[in-house]
Amino acid sequence: MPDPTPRIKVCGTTSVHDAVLSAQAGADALGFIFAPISKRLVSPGVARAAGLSVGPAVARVGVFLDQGLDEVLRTAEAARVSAAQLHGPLSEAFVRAVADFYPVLRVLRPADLDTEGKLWQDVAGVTLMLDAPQPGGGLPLDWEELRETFPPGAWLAGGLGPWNVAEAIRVLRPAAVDAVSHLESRPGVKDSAKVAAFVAAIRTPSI
Ligand SMILES: O=C(O)c1ccccc1NCC(=O)[C@H](O)[C@H](O)COP(=O)(O)O
Repeated sequence: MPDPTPRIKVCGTTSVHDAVLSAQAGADALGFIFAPISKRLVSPGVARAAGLSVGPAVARVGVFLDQGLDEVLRTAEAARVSAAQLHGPLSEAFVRAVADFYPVLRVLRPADLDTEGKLWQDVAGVTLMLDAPQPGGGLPLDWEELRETFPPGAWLAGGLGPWNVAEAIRVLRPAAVDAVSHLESRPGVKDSAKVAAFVAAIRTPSI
């Protein structure tokens, strides 16, 4: 039987300190945001050092929004990420071009599921992530509304925190969960107690 416990991605890592903190808490993946509009923007150099500090078992995901193909590939290479997370409206050709080099997390809003969701459903190397319309905004999706349409194997983001992640998993059974806003003491800085509580809420079996 497949393991029903979802993988955990902690996004918005901006320092070696926070990378180690998240990895020690049990994160399977760290997100490094390279979108210039983000309050959690990190340089490729710091992301690279942070990724090297956590060892080989933790995935390093470069996060991009409204950036050209050249910039995405150059930044991903400089940061030595192991996967690319792509937000925003993008052509099929763009996503495929990135997927030629990195496993892609293609981020969709629920409204995109009918169209782009179907496109990537069975494409090797492209995994869907459902997120709120404003990435990093801390607002949850309506999980009950998504119950019928949530794609098998997709990742879930959007307003997840220690108090609600178990319920989201119960309703949608995502392959992985991702969070940032509710794991911070301020934008770009992790709160170790919140990260630990998030991991515990996912990994502690309910009676
Ligand atoms: O978090 C950001 O600042 C951000 C900015 C631009 C593009 C993506 C961004 N975050 C991507 C993530 O993977 C977040 O973890 C995801 O949107 C969930 O965020 P939250 O609802 O705050 O947990």
